[in-house]
Amino acid sequence: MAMSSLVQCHVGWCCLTLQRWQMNCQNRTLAAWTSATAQRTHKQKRLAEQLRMAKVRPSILWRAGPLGRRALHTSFTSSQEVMLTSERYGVQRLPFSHVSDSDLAFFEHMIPGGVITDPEELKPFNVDWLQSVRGSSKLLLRPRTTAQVSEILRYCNERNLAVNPQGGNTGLVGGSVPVFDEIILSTALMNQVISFDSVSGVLVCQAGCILENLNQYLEELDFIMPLDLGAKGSCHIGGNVATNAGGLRLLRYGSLRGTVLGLEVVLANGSVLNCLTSLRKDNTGYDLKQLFIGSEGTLGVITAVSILCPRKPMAVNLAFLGCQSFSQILETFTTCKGMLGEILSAYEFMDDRCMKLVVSHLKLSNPVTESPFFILIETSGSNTTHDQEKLNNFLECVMASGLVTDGTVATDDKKIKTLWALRERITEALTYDGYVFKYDISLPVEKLYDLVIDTRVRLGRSAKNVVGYGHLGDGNLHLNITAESYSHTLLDAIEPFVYEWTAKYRGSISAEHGLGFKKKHYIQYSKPWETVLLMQQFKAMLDPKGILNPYKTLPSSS
Ligand SMILES: O=C(O)CC[C@@H](O)C(=O)O
Ligand SMILES: [Zn+2]
Repeated sequence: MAMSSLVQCHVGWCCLTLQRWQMNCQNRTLAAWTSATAQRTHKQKRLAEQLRMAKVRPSILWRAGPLGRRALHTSFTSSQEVMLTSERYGVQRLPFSHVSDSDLAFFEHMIPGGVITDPEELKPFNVDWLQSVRGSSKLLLRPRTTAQVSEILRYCNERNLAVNPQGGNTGLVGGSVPVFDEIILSTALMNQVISFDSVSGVLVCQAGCILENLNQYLEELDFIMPLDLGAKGSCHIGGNVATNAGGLRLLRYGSLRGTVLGLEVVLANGSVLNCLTSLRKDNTGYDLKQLFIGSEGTLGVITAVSILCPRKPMAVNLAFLGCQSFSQILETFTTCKGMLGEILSAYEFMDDRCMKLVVSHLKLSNPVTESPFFILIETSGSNTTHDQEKLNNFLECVMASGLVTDGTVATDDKKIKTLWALRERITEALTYDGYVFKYDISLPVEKLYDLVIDTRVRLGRSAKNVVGYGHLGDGNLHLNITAESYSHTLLDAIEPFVYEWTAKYRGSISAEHGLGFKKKHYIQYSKPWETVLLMQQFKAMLDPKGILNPYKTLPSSS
């Protein structure tokens, strides 16, 4: 399809939005603008209150937003059927104490109403979102304050009780649920905004705030969170930081290692490490917070976060394009960076098999003609006319050169969300396809899709689907393999093959999901042994008894 017909086909979306935008601009007088700023403090208070009042939702929501909060089809009533992690993977319990009646009495006294022991209530907290790993914890604690977390950990450390910190339980590597009977320490009730500074854009909040709630809070103040992910309706900011989650906005706003300015962390012995600064620059000694970002709850429990939030972009455009080959995706990316420059905010790709899954399992519709690959490009800027002109020039260029063969653009919020859903909901669609083996790989971009092709060839008919998608702009591939059910034989065919392949090209076996339980034994494919040894030494120093999230992230040092 030539560019002119692309404009003809989809011009309706653009024009409508453009008119609405122009009207908005006319209505937005200077007076309204100033009063909007003045109202911020009031709004902040009201929103903080709403956030505080928000009910803690025990169910897992992957998809959220105007398309509706969508609970997964997986039901926790069937969680008993998930094989115990210890059985499936043959893990030995470490010699931690068992929770006694006097331990329960202690916790009841300390956090009345925050102690859950009912096996039915505990079920969803023992099973991961993918229903692939299951622990057998008999105790869930729900503190509200840092002081309570501190008291809990001090007690557990003395008693040698293992603890599994848990946020929204949306992790994809088995890091957020217990392996045995670890006490689950949930951040769900630690969901308050502490402060927001509209000059600096720094938000300080408790670790259990749900990402989407924070984003809504900020949007009303003309700001946004610097990260966005499919699990936003359930995941907690503390869990995001503990995982160093990347997500869909990393290309534009960078990783949490840059946007997180400060952390408050409770160490295994209960001491509170207050690094909750809001400074952009602070070179006084080692940057200790970095140690906890991405440590998956193994070094301390993150209780509060200070994070730098960007202004809400005034103009957002989205292009969803069809592409005939992976090399054309790469060339389009290079062209895109050159022509869109500072307004480029996402460059995502998915293959045709992903499209088939979202269409067949979620009944979404493909807005462009069938193609081997699809690209989603988002721009976020401050001037609609300028941004649209840039995007149109870019689209004309890639269509004229044949890099892109079909496409559609959206500037209207609803349509943007509809198009984003095609990419964001792939994870959800995969869960309808059977058991999912997940790989989250960083590679030099030009090698990214070769891994999918080689895996497909290697597995042949033993896998149901082998799909590739991800954050191409960040060099991050999500390789997912589905099968009717879990199979050791299939797992052996995939691992260590995928890790060896990744190591050969000096990639990372975990780009943004962490190592958790499932990948900890493969760390050496991406890190030299000396660095793993040093990590183990840090762990031993900060948590000598190993009570924090045991069986996760690092192979044991013995
Ligand atoms: O399910 C996956 O493999 C990826 C999930 C998430 O990181 C995404 O980018 O959609
Ligand atoms: Zn991702």
